[in-house]
Amino acid sequence: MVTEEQIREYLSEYRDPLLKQGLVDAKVLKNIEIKGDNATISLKLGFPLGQYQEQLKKELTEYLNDKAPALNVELDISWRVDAHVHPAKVKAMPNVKNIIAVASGKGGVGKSTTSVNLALALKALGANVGILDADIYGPSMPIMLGMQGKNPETIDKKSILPITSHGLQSMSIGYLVKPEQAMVWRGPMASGALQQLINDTQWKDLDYLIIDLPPGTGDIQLTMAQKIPVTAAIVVTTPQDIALADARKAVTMFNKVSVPVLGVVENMAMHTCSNCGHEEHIFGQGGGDTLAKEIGVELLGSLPLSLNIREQTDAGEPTVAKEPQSEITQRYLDIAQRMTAKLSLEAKDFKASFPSISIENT
Ligand SMILES: Nc1ncnc2c1ncn2[C@@H]1O[C@H](COP(=O)(O)OP(=O)(O)OP(=O)(O)O)[C@@H](O)[C@H]1O
Repeated sequence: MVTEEQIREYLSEYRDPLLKQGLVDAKVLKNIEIKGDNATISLKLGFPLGQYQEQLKKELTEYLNDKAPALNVELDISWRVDAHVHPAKVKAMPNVKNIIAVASGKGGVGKSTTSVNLALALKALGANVGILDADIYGPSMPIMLGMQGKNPETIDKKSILPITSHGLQSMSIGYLVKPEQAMVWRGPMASGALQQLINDTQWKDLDYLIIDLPPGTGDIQLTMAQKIPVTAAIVVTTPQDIALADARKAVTMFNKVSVPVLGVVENMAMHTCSNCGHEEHIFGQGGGDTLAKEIGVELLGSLPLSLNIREQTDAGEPTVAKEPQSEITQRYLDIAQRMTAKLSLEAKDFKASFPSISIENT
């Protein structure tokens, strides 16, 4: 007869590739019920599982069947995104559980492209997602989401409603001003405009709000990281030395303001020849991995330099929406899952290591 204690031990020894620790330590085990030879095990994870729900069920059932062949195992796996603590003492945003800032030390590395595709990947995994284009100087979300020229609806003369496209809620200064106006913001004005955009948008029940930050690591980015209740950040880089050096600066910037960095995404990491399929690392190989190791953050994944990514995203139908079954979409899905799994685990540690932080909910 298998005991609850034994099952608990088996679950502690099981290594899930996303949780990277035993299921008991990851605090996802909710209940074990044993009746004779039948055991019902309930697990609840803190990030969107998508198709991984079935895969985990299959793999864990096989594992437990192997450990305890006489036991009939019934697995009940569910997920729910929790609201996590943010480090700065900034008022939490109503209806937004978690804010993930996407930064790059250097311009043009594909930060906006990565942001929008990751937001769509989170949506595809089952989460409720919004994207805020904080790139006041060069707002690109209206184009990338195929919503150029759209104006947000205003309610009660103060709040604005996000614009929905491909199932994503979005807000951008590009919906409110003409592109040439957007270019002339000066420092304080830019932060002010952004702050207003953040405070006045009425998001609807978001699990994650992705914020596409302006490129760089100057005062504006630092102020934003402090003024917006950011839960965590990711840094996008390309493999060139110069971009990697700037990515390092971005990680340092978040460390300064105690925003946990979930990892680095390496964009345009390799080129696959569309004629022969040959793969070339034209900007150098392994840069993202080396950087991640060097500064102690995880490499969340790599994206190839791809004509499809460029054409589809620039045409308002980002790859994850346009080609949901493609190999590139799978890469974005994997990154989205790795970063949110990490957030669900890190945030717990984070709470534990900063007990004095006050959370304001309105
Ligand atoms: N993996 C990729 N493969 C091919 N093209 C890409 C890839 N990622 C981004 N691009 C293209 O590179 C250009 C710059 O991308 P994007 O606007 O996302 O960069 P950014 O870092 O946000 O730029 P900025 O610093 O100006 O805000 C776009 O035309 C985009 O389509």
